[in-house]
Amino acid sequence: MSDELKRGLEGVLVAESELSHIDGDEGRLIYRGYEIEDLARDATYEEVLYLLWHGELPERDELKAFSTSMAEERELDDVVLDTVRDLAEADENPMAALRTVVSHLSAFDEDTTFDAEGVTDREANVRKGRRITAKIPTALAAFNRVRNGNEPVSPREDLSHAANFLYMLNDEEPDDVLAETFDMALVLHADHGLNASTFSAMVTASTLSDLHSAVTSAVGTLAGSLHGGANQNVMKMLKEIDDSDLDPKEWVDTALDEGRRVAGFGHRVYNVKDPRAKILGEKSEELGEAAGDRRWYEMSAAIEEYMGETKGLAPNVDFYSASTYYQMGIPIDIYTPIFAMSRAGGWIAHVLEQYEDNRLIRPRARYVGDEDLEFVPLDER
Ligand SMILES: CC(=O)SCCNC(=O)CCNC(=O)[C@H](O)C(C)(C)COP(=O)(O)OP(=O)(O)OC[C@H]1O[C@@H](n2cnc3c(N)ncnc32)[C@H](O)[C@@H]1OP(=O)(O)O
Ligand SMILES: O=C([O-])CC(=O)C(=O)O
Repeated sequence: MSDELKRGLEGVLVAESELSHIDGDEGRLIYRGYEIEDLARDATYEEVLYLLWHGELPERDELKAFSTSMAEERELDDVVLDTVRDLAEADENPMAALRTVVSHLSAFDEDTTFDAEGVTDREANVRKGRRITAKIPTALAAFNRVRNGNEPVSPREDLSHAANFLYMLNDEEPDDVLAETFDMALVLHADHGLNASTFSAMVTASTLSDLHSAVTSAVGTLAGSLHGGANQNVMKMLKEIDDSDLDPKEWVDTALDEGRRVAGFGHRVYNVKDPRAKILGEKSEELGEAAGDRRWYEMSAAIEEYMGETKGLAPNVDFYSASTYYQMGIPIDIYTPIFAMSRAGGWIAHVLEQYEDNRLIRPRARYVGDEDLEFVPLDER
């Protein structure tokens, strides 16, 4: 047993996976062998889900059957929809609301079981995974509508996963640019090795707990500002700069002087620019160009340049997703739930993989507390 301490499990190999691979020095990301640039350009989110869950790219008829089976699962049970309304009316934080809803879904899933054999049944888990992935967008869009005083919009089966979400969010069918941009963002966020939320899902699954529990754990883990929560902090920063007299460099200097981290920079695995940030940066610029307002892209690019010069840090995926979503008119506090909406596909794929060859995940801590203390009964303390 090694006593070497690896804080934050940095660099520790804990599993074998066929799902995604990151080359942190080259800035390269692949899903099951396919380059992220190729998938972002040419594959839909549904194709990527099929790839992750079933191991290969689908043929046309396979994709059609898969997409239809997902679209048919979009409706929420009335009781779940009531919970969404209650959470929205209570002004719950959107990630907390999503965490509650994912957990609640298990009560209405016909495949729910807690016996050890049942929880690892691959076919049942693919069905459960399909339902969870299909219902998250419906719940999220309904939550956002209700908290703004609007009625939820029922899902449509004839739209893609991406287009249907925007339709339910805005009660308006998105144009092709919006639908394609959003679909691409979903593709880019679908999987990323053993990031913290995926690992959290795997730890939960490794105890032979069920898929809904694993995804619920993952939603809670993604929410933090060091992980998925950074995307909304990026947009808050851009707006703060825009509202102030400071230029981006001055804002960054102040933040760094105060010992704060600049959201959207740095990464545990990438030593260079995250390839997803490159793609989203181009999208952000295109959207600004089309709207005749390059402000958000230019501010972001200035921060990127300055962070590189002063700290040697490059942007991660959360940096340019922020200005991309903002220019698509998406409310800032649902950027992280949108990340979850996509990453659900990756979490489920990793849980399926974990169940295939399960071993309880249980590391150790080096004990640095007291020893040999004499116990004094309560009355004598
Ligand atoms: C989808 C995602 O989860 S991508 C990541 C999203 N999170 C963020 O964008 C939040 C900002 N970034 C960070 O906090 C970090 O870069 C993390 C959490 C992503 C990675 O952290 P780690 O691998 O643990 O790196 P660690 O925290 O040890 O940082 C290394 C050094 O870089 C500095 N650093 C890292 N990121 C930043 C940042 N964004 N701003 C300022 N300094 C930073 C740290 O202060 C530290 O400096 P020090 O050695 O002088 O103390
Ligand atoms: O891999 C990580 O640690 C964080 C990340 O970029 C992701 O989850 O997409």
